[in-house]
Amino acid sequence: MTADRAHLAPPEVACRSVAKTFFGAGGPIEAVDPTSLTFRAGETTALVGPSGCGKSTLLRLIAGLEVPTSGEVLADGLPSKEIRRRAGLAIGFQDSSLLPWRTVRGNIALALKLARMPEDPPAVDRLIALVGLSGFEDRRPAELSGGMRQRAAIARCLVTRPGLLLLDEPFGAVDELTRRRLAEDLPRLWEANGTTTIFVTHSVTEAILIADRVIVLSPRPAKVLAEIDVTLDRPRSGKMTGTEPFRDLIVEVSAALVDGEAQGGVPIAAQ
Ligand SMILES: Nc1ncnc2c1ncn2[C@@H]1O[C@H](COP(=O)(O)OP(=O)(O)OP(=O)(O)O)[C@@H](O)[C@H]1O
Repeated sequence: MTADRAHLAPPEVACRSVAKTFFGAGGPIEAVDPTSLTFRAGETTALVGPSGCGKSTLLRLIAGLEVPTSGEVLADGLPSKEIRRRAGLAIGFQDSSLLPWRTVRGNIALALKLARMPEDPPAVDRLIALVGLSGFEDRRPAELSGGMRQRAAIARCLVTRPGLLLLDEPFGAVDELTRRRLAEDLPRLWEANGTTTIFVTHSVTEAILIADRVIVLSPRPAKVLAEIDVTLDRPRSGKMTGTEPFRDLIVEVSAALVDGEAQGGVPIAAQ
């Protein structure tokens, strides 16, 4: 891995008949049905679906953190384990933990060091400002709220300008106003980098505000119910949520979710 790897093209990621069954004491749990999906290079895709349907498992399979029971995940036609080496992979999960003894600035800067990239204090500070943590650069995680920690974790993901960015409910612990601001601002950043981004969210509005494409998954085991292109102009802002095209998309995504619910499972709110 070299300092210039962020200039490599973002990968196209393909799931080919990927399935995952967990084998536990209580018997097998099918989390992901054989699923074939292509995530186009440089695009942002939202995964939505009922709670427990297998969204995080699918993301972990793409990250190479879980081994599929069958099928394969390819990045630019190569096994997914190559993703990290070739394009740079950043993963932000709900439980992404910051190192408690490092400051906000120290945690973000460490990501550059681990990726063997040169130090870049101005870039670190720009990201800190973007996620609304200016003034908290020298605080340690224990001195921050849960939402602030989450914002620091997002900045840590972005600082290496990864080719592939995987985010699991990245704004889950953030208040509504900050959440809306992040949903508006962060895509501009990863779009500028030309990153292939895949994120899980429970919010239909957030999915449409951020993504180029929304993939609706069924109740467990996850299978693809709908792939909906979001062709709204960019940059997008919260003001768009009241427009007719935006509302039409909410109806379309929600209808696919309701169809899925008819097959069983826990509904998610069409926020
Ligand atoms: N390591 C594991 N071992 C056993 N079962 C697991 C494991 N990881 C996930 N599961 C099961 O797989 C199913 C899908 O879980 P997953 O976390 O992928 O769902 P999700 O859609 O992300 O849920 P949520 O929206 O509530 O976060 C669940 O029934 C869960 O209990």
